[in-house]
Amino acid sequence: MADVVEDQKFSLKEVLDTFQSCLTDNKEILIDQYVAGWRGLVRFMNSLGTIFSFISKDAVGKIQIMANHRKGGHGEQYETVQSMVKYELAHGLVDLTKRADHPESGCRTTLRLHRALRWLELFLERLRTSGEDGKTSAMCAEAYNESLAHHHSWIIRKASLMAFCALPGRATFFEVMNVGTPDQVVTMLGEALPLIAEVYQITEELYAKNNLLDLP
Ligand SMILES: CCCCCCCC/C=C\CCCCCCCC(=O)N[C@@H](COP(=O)(O)O)[C@H](O)/C=C/CCCCCCCCCCCCC
Repeated sequence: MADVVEDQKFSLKEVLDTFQSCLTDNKEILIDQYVAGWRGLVRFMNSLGTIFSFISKDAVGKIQIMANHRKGGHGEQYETVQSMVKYELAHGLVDLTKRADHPESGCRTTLRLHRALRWLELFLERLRTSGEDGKTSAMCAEAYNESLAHHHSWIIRKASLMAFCALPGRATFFEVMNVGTPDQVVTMLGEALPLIAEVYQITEELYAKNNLLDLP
């Protein structure tokens, strides 16, 4: 998996640009860029300590599944989330009610990342609007409880909430983002959030229209 998450310095600007470039003019979501956005985020998370390894491992696994789809014999069908949904549904490549023959379908894998994107949106919004003494662990836990937690088992919820306690304070967090002063970080977040929200909304509507929001 060495090619999936390289050891480069995180830059929020880079992640912002990557998510920005994942939307085409006709509002399709490019999988290469979507996955690259997640790679950048995982790199950042890795820099926060080994306590996040179990989260990183799961995310990297999902990134790898999507990268494999793109590299596979039907890679062109996986150019966008829209083309992937159309292709996998038309060819019966998605387990719709229980996990069976297609545990690594692009649709279910993207759904997991999609749910995590909602967590990211909620977390970044809290970071953006928080004061200097805002507690990142509380912001992270609130965002998690409003999103991903609904889809996780008791044990994963407990482990996640414990890991969040190890998050650095807001000031350190902003420093590691490698953007500039706290004001510049807040500005960057203000620019990133509408894009992340748009990518989330488009995926949510596509999945709702195709009854894919509860894939096992
Ligand atoms: C500019 C940004 C600043 C913020 C940076 C945030 C960095 C976050 C990077 C990566 C987020 C990880 C995404 C995790 C995807 C989780 C997918 C998932 O739900 N997987 C579960 C279900 O999968 P299946 O079993 O159905 O295949 C799986 O059970 C999960 C296992 C691991 C626990 C996942 C906990 C997710 C918590 C997300 C918060 C991360 C906190 C990072 C702190 C900065």
